[in-house]
Amino acid sequence: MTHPTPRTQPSQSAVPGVEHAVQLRDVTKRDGRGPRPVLALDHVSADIPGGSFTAVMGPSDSGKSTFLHCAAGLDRVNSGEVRLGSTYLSRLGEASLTRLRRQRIGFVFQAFNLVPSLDVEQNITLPLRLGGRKTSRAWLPYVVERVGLGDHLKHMPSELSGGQQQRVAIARAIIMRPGVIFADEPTGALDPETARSILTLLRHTATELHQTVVMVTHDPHAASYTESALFLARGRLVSSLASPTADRVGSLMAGLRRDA
Ligand SMILES: Nc1ncnc2c1ncn2[C@@H]1O[C@H](COP(=O)(O)OP(=O)(O)OP(=O)(O)O)[C@@H](O)[C@H]1O
Repeated sequence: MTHPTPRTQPSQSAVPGVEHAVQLRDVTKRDGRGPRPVLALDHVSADIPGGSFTAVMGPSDSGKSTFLHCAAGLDRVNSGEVRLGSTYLSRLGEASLTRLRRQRIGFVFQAFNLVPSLDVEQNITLPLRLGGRKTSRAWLPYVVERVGLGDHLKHMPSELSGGQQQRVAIARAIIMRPGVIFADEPTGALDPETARSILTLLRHTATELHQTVVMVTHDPHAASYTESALFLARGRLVSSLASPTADRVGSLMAGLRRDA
């Protein structure tokens, strides 16, 4: 099945021939809440190519969520630059940043975060209504078919399994054709078999819909579904793996935990 009007990323590459959906340059994020400030992100630079599926990994407290929050414009950085496509997030005021998050970023969380009083179709199309956006007639049925929810459009979230609820959340993220989908431990609440189907769906979202997906996870098996994995330790980007396997990720993570 061909899908209607795929979104292409605008060309904004610093590296010839590579289009980056997200770029972090020398980013620091200070946590000033404790008695002495610590660097949650310590001069982190990363390039995430458009249409790729990337894992962000690291031991507990290594800065994964902070990375995601800063890359997605949920948090302001203290220094350095975050670029989404050709847009520098630090140059946006609060209203523009909120609009950008709504229109150009999709989020998928461990806890699904569906609206319980809306049915599946209403949940999926909620971002369109909030953003005052219309979409082609073919796009919604296409997305619904891709995520395997065709028979459930009129179901309420409480009538769905965890895996089905996460499919709704993924469809809701895809529907706006955002520049990037950020997924924070998307399989953390799912059994292994359901997790596998969700990871396969996320991979297809990247490869077939050319949709950039960045996933925070601590699970080496989840990372093996991605094209590349970035590793954080104590707020620093310390390693990366192309075509990561669960074994290679597992041993790298074991080393990082020993050093933590
Ligand atoms: N809301 C916040 N504001 C400022 N700094 C924060 C905030 N939340 C966390 N931090 C800082 O970031 C550091 C790393 O936390 P973070 O949640 O990013 O790690 P993580 O790798 O996602 O951990 P985990 O795997 O346990 O979820 C924390 O030690 C803290 O100093």
